[in-house]
Amino acid sequence: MREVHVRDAVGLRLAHDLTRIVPGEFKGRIFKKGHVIQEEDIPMLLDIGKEHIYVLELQPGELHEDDAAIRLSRALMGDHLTASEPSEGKVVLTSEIHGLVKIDTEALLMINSLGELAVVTRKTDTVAKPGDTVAAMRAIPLIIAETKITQAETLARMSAPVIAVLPFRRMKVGIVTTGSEVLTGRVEDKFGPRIREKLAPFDAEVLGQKIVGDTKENIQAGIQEFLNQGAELVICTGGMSVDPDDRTPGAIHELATEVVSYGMPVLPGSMMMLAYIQGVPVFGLPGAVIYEEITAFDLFLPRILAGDKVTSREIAELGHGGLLK
Ligand SMILES: Nc1nc2c(c(=O)[nH]1)N[C@H]1C(S)=C(S)[C@@H](COP(=O)(O)OP(=O)(O)OC[C@H]3O[C@@H](n4cnc5c(N)ncnc54)[C@H](O)[C@@H]3O)O[C@H]1N2
Ligand code: MOO
Repeated sequence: MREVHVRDAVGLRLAHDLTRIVPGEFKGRIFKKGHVIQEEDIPMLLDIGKEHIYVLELQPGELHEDDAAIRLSRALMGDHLTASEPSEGKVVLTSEIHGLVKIDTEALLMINSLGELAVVTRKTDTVAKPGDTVAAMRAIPLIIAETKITQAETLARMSAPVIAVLPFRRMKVGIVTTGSEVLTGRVEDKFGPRIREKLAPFDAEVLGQKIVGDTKENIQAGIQEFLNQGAELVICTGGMSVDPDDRTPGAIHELATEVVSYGMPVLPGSMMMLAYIQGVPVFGLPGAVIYEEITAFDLFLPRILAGDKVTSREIAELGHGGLLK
């Protein structure tokens, strides 16, 4: 690359986008890559501190930052994402749908460890709305060795896709509510409305709610009836802790083909259970879900509604950062 003083640069093409920042007022691109510098541009170039510009002379095996960002984005992006044009050397991925952000964090770590690249994403397993930014990426230098991008592409191919958005499925949901005090009417049920409120943004279909009391047999019959009706998710409420009347975990356990976890390192919501019965996810929700705004349930519900399988290792990892309040 050759450096040229701006006063001698009239007629030359800019090698990259140029940015102006006025604190509190403006930050953005004011000259685009490829712009042919005019006499009248010189004061503005000096205003933004550019006394010299680069004249680009790419050698074989070198990539401009814009082309590097485009290639990175193509290698990393999965379904339901749109890539922007590069601006200031950066490509942004936005979600086309309401869905679950899914990042292969191991692959992301390896790619960012290559150096000279910045691939930045939202947290995996969070919810994106249409138009939300999910990721952004750029090469750090203006000119980067193509081998660096090839390495990133190879890593991406081994795990594809590194960055994706999974659509929510319109799941049929059954609610099984335990508690003798609810069955006998001593307290008004608060779990039904709470769960419907949490499901509403995801467009799930509630098949119904069964108030079943505290016996293991009745809880199991409630779950089974929903499964027979084609429920794709069953949510049991209450009776999740350590009292003799807390029979929900045992009831789910006996029916389960897989218990992912009973109890998890998240507060509030540590007594939550997640299991599968023949592939159908079943939650056991502790009483705290009706009292607290955000609990372990909110961490897992979007994943389950996107059909994403949760592992016990992922649950154990939640301890770090698991204090939600
Ligand atoms: N000694 C221990 N005590 C508690 C533990 C523990 O591990 N050891 N865990 C605590 C945690 S964490 C939670 S959360 C709570 C509640 O757990 P449960 O799921 O067993 O809740 P319940 O006993 O069924 O009910 C507690 C409370 O909530 C009311 N409730 C329940 N369902 C409904 C409903 N559908 N509508 C309205 N109100 C409802 C119920 O009447 C009770 O007042 O346990 C901690 N304690
Ligand atoms: O299961 Mo409890 O308060 O941790 O929600």
